[in-house]
Amino acid sequence: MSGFVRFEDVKKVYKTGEMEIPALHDVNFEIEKGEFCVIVGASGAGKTTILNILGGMDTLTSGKVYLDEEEVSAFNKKQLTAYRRYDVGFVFQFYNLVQNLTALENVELAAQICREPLDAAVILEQVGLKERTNNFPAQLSGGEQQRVAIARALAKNPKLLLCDEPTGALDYNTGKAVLRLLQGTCRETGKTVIVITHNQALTAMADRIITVKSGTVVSMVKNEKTVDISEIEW
Ligand SMILES: Nc1ncnc2c1ncn2[C@@H]1O[C@H](COP(=O)(O)OP(=O)(O)OP(=O)(O)O)[C@@H](O)[C@H]1O
Repeated sequence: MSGFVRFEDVKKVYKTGEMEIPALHDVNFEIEKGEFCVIVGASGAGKTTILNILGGMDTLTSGKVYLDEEEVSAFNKKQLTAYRRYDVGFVFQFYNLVQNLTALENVELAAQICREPLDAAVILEQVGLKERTNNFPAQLSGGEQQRVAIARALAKNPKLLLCDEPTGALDYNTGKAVLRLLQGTCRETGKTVIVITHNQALTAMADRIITVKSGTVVSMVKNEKTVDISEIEW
């Protein structure tokens, strides 16, 4: 396999005391550079575990994970810290903004710990928040806060954007607008974007659809006919 992102025979077992909880087994997939990929599956299927391993926030039990020809699964703690800091941008369901910093300061804060950050004000403008840069999170709607979180992730200029249920806390239309922004970012910047969701309808907008069930990948489809988010209803 030669994908930009690659999972090879990944297994993950959580151990709590005597208990062993199998979360992933025989997980194999690849994602090409610049693709908009949706990983879909029911609750408990293993989606977040995949994302946490790919994001360097969790380790695997066996198997191999690669990003851009580097074996992430072989990284030591120090390498994982650098990987999380420089290579991966994260967007979560609950935006996790610092409440006493403005939108601009939230983005600048992330940019400060990076090697080649993008300009925070420019990125905020690109996500449609030019007029709100000096507002605090509490003064912004949920959708606007998620845009700040996306800007914060993009300002790091990461190799990969990982989004875990990015619209989970948003209403229908605001959620669609955030997905449009993520898809547009992928198209315009060539950034590889991975979105995790339980919402099957979103697969229509993806270049690649990876379906997870009971801890393993049951299908991986390259979608040649992606649909614009405005045409998707659920
Ligand atoms: N830290 C942990 N310790 C023990 N078990 C865990 C841990 N994290 C996840 N699991 C278990 O691993 C399995 C997969 O969970 P995971 O969170 O990856 O699923 P998911 O598809 O993301 O579900 P959801 O959509 O509900 O978030 C589940 O059985 C879950 O209970």
